[in-house]
Amino acid sequence: MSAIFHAGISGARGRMGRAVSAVLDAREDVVVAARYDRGEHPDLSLCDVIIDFSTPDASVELAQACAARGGPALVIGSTGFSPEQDAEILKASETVAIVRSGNFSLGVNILIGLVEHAAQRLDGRDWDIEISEAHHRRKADAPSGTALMLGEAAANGRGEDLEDVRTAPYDGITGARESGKIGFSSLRAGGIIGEHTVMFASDDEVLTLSHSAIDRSLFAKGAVAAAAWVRSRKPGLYDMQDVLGFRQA
Ligand SMILES: NC(=O)C1=CN([C@@H]2O[C@H](COP(=O)(O)OP(=O)(O)OC[C@H]3O[C@@H](n4cnc5c(N)ncnc54)[C@H](OP(=O)(O)O)[C@@H]3O)[C@@H](O)[C@H]2O)C=CC1
Ligand SMILES: O=C(O)C1=N[C@H](C(=O)O)C[C@H](O)C1
Repeated sequence: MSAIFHAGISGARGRMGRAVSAVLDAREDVVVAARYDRGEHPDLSLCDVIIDFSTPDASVELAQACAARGGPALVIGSTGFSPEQDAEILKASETVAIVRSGNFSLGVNILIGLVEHAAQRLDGRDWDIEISEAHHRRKADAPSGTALMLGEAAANGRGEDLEDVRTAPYDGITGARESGKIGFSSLRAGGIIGEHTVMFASDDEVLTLSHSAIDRSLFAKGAVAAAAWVRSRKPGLYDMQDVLGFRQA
């Protein structure tokens, strides 16, 4: 059994907060030292690590508070950050260890590698890339954080920056599709947990790589694994590829 650690949950009454709570409660090596939501302010000194699934504003504020006192470590799962908020998280990671990911599932983190590999080998002049995602009706942001990570993986595979090759959503008289671009489409309906598909299409064939989340606890288990991993790391911004040991040194 590994050493006991103290975890906090930010966004504790939300869908993910409740899923994280259930995973932590089932572990004998974790004490849940703080559970809090909007308007509540935990005593950060009680925690070795905080797992945060809330909102981008709340995550940035939490990261800044942890950075100001040099801890606790953080696992950030919220999605929908602006570039300015991304920069604030990066700045906070100079003084606190942060794992941030738009998706904590093993399958999606393997899919990221597959997408980069395919994009590297399929010539962008012949192959279009379209990323589609479907989520529950209450999801606040689009495209999903996962779709954006998959887009970044595809762009990386082509040696591009996603922001340079991302299309605006298709609507109205769009004209012909520009080659080399990466498109996104989002669907919101019912209680769908999370579906992601990356399509590579040429004139002659279509390759689709996809992932389906079957239960929200999947993300919670990954986030708790990330918390156990990051609590003793030095300051820096990490992701699930680091936690899973997928990143080459
Ligand atoms: N990375 C991953 O693997 C996954 C990421 N997500 C992302 O996680 C986030 C949360 O998702 P979900 O649980 O479905 O959303 P919910 O809306 O169900 O939960 C969010 C919770 O955060 C709370 N909250 C809001 N502001 C603060 C604050 N300042 N401090 C602390 N808590 C606050 C909310 O409280 P109130 O209701 O009072 O506002 C609510 O309880 C989303 O960004 C989502 O996209 C979701 C699943 C997996
Ligand atoms: O909001 C959700 O529910 C989910 N959000 C994450 C995302 O934006 O990709 C991960 C997962 O798909 C569920």
